[in-house]
Amino acid sequence: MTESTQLLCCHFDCGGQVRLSKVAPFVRSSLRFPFWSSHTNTNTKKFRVGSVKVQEADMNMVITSDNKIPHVLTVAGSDSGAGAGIQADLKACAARRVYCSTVITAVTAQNTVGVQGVDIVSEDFVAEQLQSVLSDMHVDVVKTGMLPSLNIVKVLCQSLRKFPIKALVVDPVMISTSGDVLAGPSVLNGFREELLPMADIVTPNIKEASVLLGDVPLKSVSDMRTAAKLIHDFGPRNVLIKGGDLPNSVDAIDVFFDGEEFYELCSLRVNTTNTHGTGCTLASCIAAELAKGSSMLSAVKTAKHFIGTALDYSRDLVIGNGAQGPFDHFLAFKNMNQSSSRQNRFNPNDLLLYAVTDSAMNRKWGRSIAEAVKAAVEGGATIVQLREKDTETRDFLEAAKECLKICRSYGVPLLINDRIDVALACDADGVHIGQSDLPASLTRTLLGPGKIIGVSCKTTEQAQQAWIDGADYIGCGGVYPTNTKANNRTIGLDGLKEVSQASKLPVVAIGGIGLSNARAVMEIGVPNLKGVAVVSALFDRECILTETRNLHALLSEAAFLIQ
Ligand SMILES: Nc1ncnc2c1ncn2[C@@H]1O[C@H](COP(=O)(O)OP(=O)(O)OP(=O)(O)O)[C@@H](O)[C@H]1O
Ligand SMILES: Cc1ncc(CO)c(N)n1
Ligand SMILES: [Mg+2]
Repeated sequence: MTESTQLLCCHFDCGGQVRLSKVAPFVRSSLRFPFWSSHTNTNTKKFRVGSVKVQEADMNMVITSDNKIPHVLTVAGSDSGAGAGIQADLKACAARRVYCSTVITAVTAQNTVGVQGVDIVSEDFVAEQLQSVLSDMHVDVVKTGMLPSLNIVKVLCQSLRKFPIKALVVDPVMISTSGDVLAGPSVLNGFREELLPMADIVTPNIKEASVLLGDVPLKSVSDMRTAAKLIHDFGPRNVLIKGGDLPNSVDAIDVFFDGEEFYELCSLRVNTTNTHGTGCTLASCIAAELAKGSSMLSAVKTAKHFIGTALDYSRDLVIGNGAQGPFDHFLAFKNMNQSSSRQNRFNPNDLLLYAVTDSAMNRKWGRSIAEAVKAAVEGGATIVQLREKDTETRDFLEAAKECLKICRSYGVPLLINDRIDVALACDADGVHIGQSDLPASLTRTLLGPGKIIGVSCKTTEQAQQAWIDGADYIGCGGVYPTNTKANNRTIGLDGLKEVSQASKLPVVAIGGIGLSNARAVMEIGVPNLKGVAVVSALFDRECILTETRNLHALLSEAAFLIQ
């Protein structure tokens, strides 16, 4: 047994906090046969690490029978941009469902461009923070990040000797991916002589591994293997050399060495610049998994999985203007994009042939609302609005539900005119409101970000307000005189053009439009005019299907020609 393994076992023997029946499996096995020496041959094992599906089980905190949860203490620097450092550690632990306490060693002024300043916390105050946490709380695993002075390394090692923990994860932060120095050469001896021999795993990136070994260049996976072995000689039980910054590598390959065997952990390199904080997150994630009871290799694999998934989810996230952005630890961004982001929920091209129902016309022709809507979507209507001014609320709701089924089966959005309550009750795709209905801003608050809101506008001021209020499109008219709406001022093609040009939102033209004049409307030549809304031209006709088909053909051609 090496001196350092004795030290680890001594932690369990003397600390008095670890009861064998309750400790995590890896701790129990490590007491009997240390988990870092269970392999015998020297072959390299290769693993391809795909992206993980987030399992239900991952989402639950592991709470022991004595009401404790796995606890990681991070000893690291603050990153004001919150992509790396303490902030990344907190997010990673929260995402992995373990508790995380924090000892802050430095405060950095940092963003996606780089590190603009560093203020180092005195070693006495680092010691005080360590004392506060470790004397009171049950910490399972300590993870270290930025340790900017030799004296800080020393007070940390003293605390680790005094307070027993299950495992120590050392991320020897020295140089950020942006190339900024976070800990100078003065800490190197402290790392090599005191901290690394106590570590269960050390996780240098390529540059840090090189510095630890006296500036030997690392250019390939084979160099990483050699480096892992040499760093292992400093005394840590396991070494993980991270290959995120390995040049010319299509895969993201990390080399893991447990003192006996090499493992190449390989994952697809995610094509993103949002990689700020991957190193801190990886180390925290390893610490979190160890705190839950994983074996070392399994903790490392899980952590790498997690990074790959988080990077993939955050590929398109935009935070800051610099070269290297942060990513989202809670894997929310992609989901958001898929379900409720503005672009995906509303496609302005859906405004092309906008069918608006009318109860009086349906009565006249002896049709139900659902029959009329079915014919319109079959004929090619690209969005439908139910405008039922004189239908009882209950009947309207039932009809809306029926129409929604029909529209969903054709992939056509269904909006409700005026009645936000009905839209909410039937879970329609959105509403269309006028200037005397509830304000669009309040409508947005009521409906949330996932629904479509259209607003009728006659003036440039109204169009501007609709945009400010969070609407998705404006309906502009009446373009031509119409008898569908009493006392409706006609704004003509000129009015339509003026409002459309001033609008930051897509526009659908409305009012007296049909087969005879739809082309003229589309030809006003304003790019955000996306289509026409029609009532009588479809619903006050004998065959809705035929009328819709004809109008759709005409509009498709017009839209194609003006593209
Ligand atoms: N583009 C990427 N796609 C997939 N995995 C990546 C990518 N970039 C980094 N990784 C993985 O992220 C982890 C951290 O690696 P990296 O070498 O970037 O650490 P680091 O330089 O210490 O990070 P940082 O300084 O940005 O916090 C490794 O497991 C690495 O393989
Ligand atoms: C505070 C801090 N710790 C670690 C890193 C490494 O990414 C960083 N950029 N900033
Ligand atoms: Mg990096």
